Amino acid sequence: MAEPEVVDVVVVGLGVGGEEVAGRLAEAGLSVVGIERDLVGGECPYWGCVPSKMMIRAANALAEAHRVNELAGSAEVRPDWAPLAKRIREEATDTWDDKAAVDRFTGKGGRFVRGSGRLDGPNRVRVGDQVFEARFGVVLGTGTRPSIPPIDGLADTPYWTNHQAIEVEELPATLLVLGGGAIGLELAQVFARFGVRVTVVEAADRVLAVEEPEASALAAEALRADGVEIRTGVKAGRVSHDGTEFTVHADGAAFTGEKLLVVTGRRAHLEELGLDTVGVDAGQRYLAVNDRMHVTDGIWAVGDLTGEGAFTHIAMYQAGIVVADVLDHMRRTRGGPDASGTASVVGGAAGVVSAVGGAMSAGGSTVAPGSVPVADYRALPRVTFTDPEVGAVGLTEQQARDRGINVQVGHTDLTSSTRGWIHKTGNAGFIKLIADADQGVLVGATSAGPAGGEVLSALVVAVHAAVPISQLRHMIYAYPTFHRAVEDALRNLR
Ligand SMILES: Cc1cc2nc3c(=O)[nH]c(=O)nc-3n(C[C@H](O)[C@H](O)[C@H](O)COP(=O)(O)OP(=O)(O)OC[C@H]3O[C@@H](n4cnc5c(N)ncnc54)[C@H](O)[C@@H]3O)c2cc1C
Ligand SMILES: NC(=O)c1ccc[n+]([C@@H]2O[C@H](COP(=O)([O-])OP(=O)(O)OC[C@H]3O[C@@H](n4cnc5c(N)ncnc54)[C@H](O)[C@@H]3O)[C@@H](O)[C@H]2O)c1
Repeated sequence: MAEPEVVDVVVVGLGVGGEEVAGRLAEAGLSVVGIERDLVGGECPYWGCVPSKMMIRAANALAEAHRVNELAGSAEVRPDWAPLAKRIREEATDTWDDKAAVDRFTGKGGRFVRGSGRLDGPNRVRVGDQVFEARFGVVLGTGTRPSIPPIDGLADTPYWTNHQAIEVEELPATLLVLGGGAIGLELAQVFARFGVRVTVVEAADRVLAVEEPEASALAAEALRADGVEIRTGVKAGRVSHDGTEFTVHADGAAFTGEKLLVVTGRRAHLEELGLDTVGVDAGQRYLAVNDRMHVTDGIWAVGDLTGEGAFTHIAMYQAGIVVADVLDHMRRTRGGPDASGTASVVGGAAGVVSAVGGAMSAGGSTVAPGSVPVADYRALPRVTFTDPEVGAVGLTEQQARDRGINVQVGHTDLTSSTRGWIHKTGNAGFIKLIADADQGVLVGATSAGPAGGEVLSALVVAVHAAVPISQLRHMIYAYPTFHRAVEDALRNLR
C-alpha cells in the first residue's frame, strides 16, 4: 500500500462549501488537498441556483411582456428556449466544464485531486490508491443528491432529476413534476411560461409545505394562473413509461406527461464517506455538527450534508466558521495563526502561514483575533424564486406556537398597499410577521410579492438583531416602496 502523503488539510467534496473552505485555507498558506469527483463548484453553479435563476429571469421577462397588454398597449410574445439554453451552456456552466474553477483553486495554492474521497481512519482520506494524512483536519462538504422515492416502477423509467431539467435543449410538450417544493415550483413555472403543459403532483396537502400556509396558497394560485395543474395530497402508487409517455398512477387517478421530473427532496449519502473508520454513525440522515461545524476530533463538515438548510448562503456561512475554527485549532495545537488569520510561523508542509490581514471575515462577520464565530440559524433566510417570490426568515407561525412562544401575528396584503395598487397586474403578495409578544421582537416573517426576496432583507435584520418592535414601528419607510407594507403589518400585530 502507498505511503500516505502528509498535508495540512484535506477537503472532500468541492461544492459551494468545500470549495470556499479549501480555497481560503490554501490562500492562508496551508497545504490543502481538495478532492472532487464531479465538477468543482457543485450543484449550485451547474445544476442549481445559477442556471435555474437564469431560467426564471427569462420566464419572468415573458410574463412581464404579457402584462404590457394590461398596462401599456399590446405585445406579442413568442417564447424561444434556444437563447436560454445557450446562455446556460455558455455563460453559466461552460458546457458543464469546471476548468476555470479548478484553476481558481490551484491558483490559490491548493492541490486538486479528481475522484471520490472517503475517510480511512483518523486524519486519513483515501482516493483510489492515494492516501492523504491531514495534520490539522479533514473537512467534509459532499452535499446531497436527489432523494428518489421508492415508488413501484419509477427506478426503471428514464425520469429526470434537476440535472436533465437544467440541461434540456428542447422542451417537451408536457411535463409531470413529482414534488411541489422549491425546485418543483420554480421549474414548473419556468416551463409553463415557455409553453409546456405542466402538472405538479405533491404528496403533502399543500405545495411549499415548509413555509406559511398563506405562502403555499399564493404560490399555487400563481402557478395555476400560468396554466400549471397542481394536485396535492396525492400519493403516487406506481410509475410507468411506455417509450414515449410517463404515467403516474395515484389514488385511482392517472397523470401523464412526455417527461417526468422527480424533485422530492435531497439525501446526504453518509454511507459512502467511511465514517465508521472514525467512530461516527453513518446511519444518521445528516451529519451532526456542533456550532463550530465539528463532527468529531479533526473532522469538520460544511453545507447541505449538515442538514441545517440546503442553501448556498448556509454553505458559505458555515464555510466561514470552518475556516476560522480550523485556523484556531491549528494555532492551539501548533502555535499557528489565530482565528483572525494574522500571520505567524508554523510548522507543517506549508511552513510559513502568510499574512492575510488583521481580521478575517468569517461567515460575513468580522472576527476579533482569537475568537471564532459560532453558527446561529435563528435568522435563516430563504427565498423561493417563483413569481411572486416567497421570502421567509426565522420561524413560521406554527413553529413559534409549537415552541410555546406568546405569538402575535401581523398580516397585510400587498395588493392594497400603495405600491401594490400602482403596480397592478402581477402585484399579488403579502407580509406576515411573527412576533414574540413577551420579548417585543420579531422571530419570523414572510415577504411574498414581486420583490419578496429583496423586501425580506429588512426583516432578516430585524430578526437577526432582535430589533425591538417599538423601534421598527418608529422607522421611516420610503414611499411608495413594496417594503413600506412592513409598517402596515407591524401596525396589525395582534
Ligand atoms: C435546482 C436547484 C436550485 C437551487 N436554488 C438555490 C437558490 O436559489 N438559492 C440557494 O441558496 N440554494 C439553492 N439550491 C441549493 C444549493 O445548490 C445547495 O444548497 C448548495 O449547492 C450546497 O452546497 P454544498 O457544497 O453543500 O453541496 P453540493 O453543491 O452538492 O456539492 C457537493 C460536492 O461534493 C462532491 N462529492 C460528493 N461526494 C464526494 C466524494 N465522496 N468525494 C469527492 N467529491 C464528492 C459532489 O460531486 C459535489 O460536487 C438549489 C438547488 C437545486 C438543486
Ligand atoms: N430558491 C432556493 O433557495 C432553492 C431553490 C431550489 C431548491 N432549494 C433547496 O433545495 C432543497 C431541495 O429541493 P426540493 O424541491 O427537491 O425539496 P423540498 O423538500 O423542498 O420539496 C420536496 C417536495 O416533494 C414532496 N414529496 C416527497 N415525496 C413525494 C412523493 N413520493 N410524491 C410526491 N411528492 C413528494 C414533499 O412533500 C415536498 O413538498 C430545498 O429544500 C431547498 O433547500 C433552494
